[in-house]
Amino acid sequence: MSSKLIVALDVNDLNEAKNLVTVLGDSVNYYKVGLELFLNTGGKVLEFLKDQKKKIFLDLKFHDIPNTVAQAAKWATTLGVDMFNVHASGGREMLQKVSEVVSETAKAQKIDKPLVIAVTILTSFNEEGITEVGYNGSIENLATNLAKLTKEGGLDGVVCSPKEVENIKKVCGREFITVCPGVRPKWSVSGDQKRIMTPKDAIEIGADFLVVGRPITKSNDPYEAAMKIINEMEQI
Ligand SMILES: O=c1ccn([C@@H]2O[C@H](COP(=O)(O)O)[C@@H](O)[C@H]2O)c(=O)[nH]1
Repeated sequence: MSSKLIVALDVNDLNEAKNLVTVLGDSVNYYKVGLELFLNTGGKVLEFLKDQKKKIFLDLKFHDIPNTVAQAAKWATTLGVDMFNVHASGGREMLQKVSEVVSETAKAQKIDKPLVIAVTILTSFNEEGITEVGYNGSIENLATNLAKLTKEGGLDGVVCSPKEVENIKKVCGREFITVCPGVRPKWSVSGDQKRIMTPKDAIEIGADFLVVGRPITKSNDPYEAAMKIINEMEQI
């Protein structure tokens, strides 16, 4: 088991999710539940994962005005997940409000405060794509600036490509958490992921958590695929 691997549970329904978690067994301890599965199961998947004593990253990427995101963050905290996220580009006021409301809610409910992280620049963007939507500057600088804003807002870390980890850690400090999708072993296809690294390189460069979905979930043998990735991560 690698405590740094988070498997993206991007499957169609609760049964598929249950089968996959059963097949992966003790090899995987941390799962990411995204929009697809959360909307389809109405949250039942969270109860299932908790029953299985698995850790949960709720990846709903809140992006709205400060008041709306703060209210959503309050409810996400009460769900008892271990980690959830917002978009850093929601801005300083939103990030600060989220940080405050999560601490207050966890304290009032006497539950552990979840890690709250912010998405910098989606790993499906390359330089051309980011320019097209109107951002100026290199993705590395944009992601690092958003990470700095996230830290100043009081959150725990960011979602970024492993390619940006080194610079983000330099600016925000080693303790600032980097959660990295855009991870592709050499034997898998990149698909829509543009800023990718292998599991070994991502760990070597200092990523705290690797998020891996399709190389495992779409494999004919998900257990074998997960073990290959875990072994690669542990070579360091
Ligand atoms: O910038 C981001 C933010 C989130 N994701 C999510 O991670 C997984 C990656 O899955 P793969 O199948 O390994 O590509 C997926 O759930 C995304 O929604 C991301 O890829 N990039």
